[in-house]
Amino acid sequence: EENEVKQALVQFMEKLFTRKCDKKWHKGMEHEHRPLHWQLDRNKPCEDQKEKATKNAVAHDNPSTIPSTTASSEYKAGAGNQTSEYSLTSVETGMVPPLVVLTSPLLRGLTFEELLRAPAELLGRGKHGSLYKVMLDGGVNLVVKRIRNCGISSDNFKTRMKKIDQVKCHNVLPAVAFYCSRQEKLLVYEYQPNGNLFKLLHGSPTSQIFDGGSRLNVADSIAEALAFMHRELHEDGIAHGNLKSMNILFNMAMEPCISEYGVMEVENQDQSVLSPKNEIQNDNANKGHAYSTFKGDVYAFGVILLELLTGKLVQKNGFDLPSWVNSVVKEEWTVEVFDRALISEGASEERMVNLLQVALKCIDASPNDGPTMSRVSLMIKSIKEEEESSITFDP
Ligand SMILES: Nc1ncnc2c1ncn2[C@@H]1O[C@H](COP(=O)(O)OP(=O)(O)OP(=O)(O)O)[C@@H](O)[C@H]1O
Repeated sequence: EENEVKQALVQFMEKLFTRKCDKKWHKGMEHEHRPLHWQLDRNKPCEDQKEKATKNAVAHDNPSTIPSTTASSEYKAGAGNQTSEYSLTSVETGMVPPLVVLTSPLLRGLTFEELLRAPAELLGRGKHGSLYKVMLDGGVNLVVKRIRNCGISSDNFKTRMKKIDQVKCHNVLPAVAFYCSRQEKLLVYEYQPNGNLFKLLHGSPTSQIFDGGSRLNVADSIAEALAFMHRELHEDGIAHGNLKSMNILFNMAMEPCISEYGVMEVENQDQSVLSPKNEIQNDNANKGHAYSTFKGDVYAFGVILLELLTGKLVQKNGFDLPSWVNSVVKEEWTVEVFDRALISEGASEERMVNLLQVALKCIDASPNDGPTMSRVSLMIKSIKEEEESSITFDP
């Protein structure tokens, strides 16, 4: 009898110990490598509560639209019966809309359910939503942007995504799929493993040297791609809307690619007229000026040029890069603005000044004089040509 009691005690202690170990092991890893649906469930709803309330009311009034038990109950079980304020699938009533797969042959046949079940890791939570890295079977890595506050209705979002998909541009990262219901807007891209322009410029001091020639190439590629997109999508009024160095990603070949094109919208009917209604609320263009969406992109591109030339952050502890550059140039201390790394590598001062002039034109507050992206792209190309011919003829 004593032995039995001892054994039971040992088993009990073992169980207790294992549980403690498990807890420790999971500590701090709650957000890592859980299925995507689990991560989405834990977050707050993307759309406003009003829309959710209306939707729920509709579901109550109409028994035929009671939440589908197939997907939602399964996902809840998978999430360890976590009760959450909001569940992606449990609020979906009736049919769950399909995942629209756009371009990628890699994803052909991928379903929304498969995407939700795949392990995911939170990469960032920005102003316009959260971003997850999702690992599919077979080694395909995707990112899923859960969009918040984009100011676009569901119908408009679907139309925009399809229109943008028709415009192929080498330096613009295409969305490979999207999902759009009344509660959710998800955009899917291929995962780009080589970081972004922000990290390259402002990352650790030990990061690889980003020389003048490479910076000029990045400026040229981005300007050309943006000019192309503006031309192709001008009639539809679809500009980027949230251009910044963090949205310039480097692909496998280390070529810069503009990401998240057209995800944000500013209400604007007439793209050629600047009206106070058309204020861009984007990180780079948040200057309180009235800009059309396309002008907003030109401004944001100008800020990226300033980042490339100065190596400085756009904003930090009250410091504002465009204002600082304008004030230094006004005092005729132009050379002071350039990144020390560029000066010490012996980059041509003339070319840097020319590029700075382009940047200043882009961020010029006077509405009617601002250049279009096509004009900006041409100006940068001519600076690049000068640079190339100087290298060719330099003994
Ligand atoms: N396709 C991708 N592959 C790899 N990394 C990506 C991809 N898309 C974005 N990232 C990176 O993930 C991080 C988080 O991106 P996210 O879009 O959430 O940030 P953000 O642009 O600051 O957000 P927001 O625009 O909503 O304020 C950034 O470092 C971004 O460069």
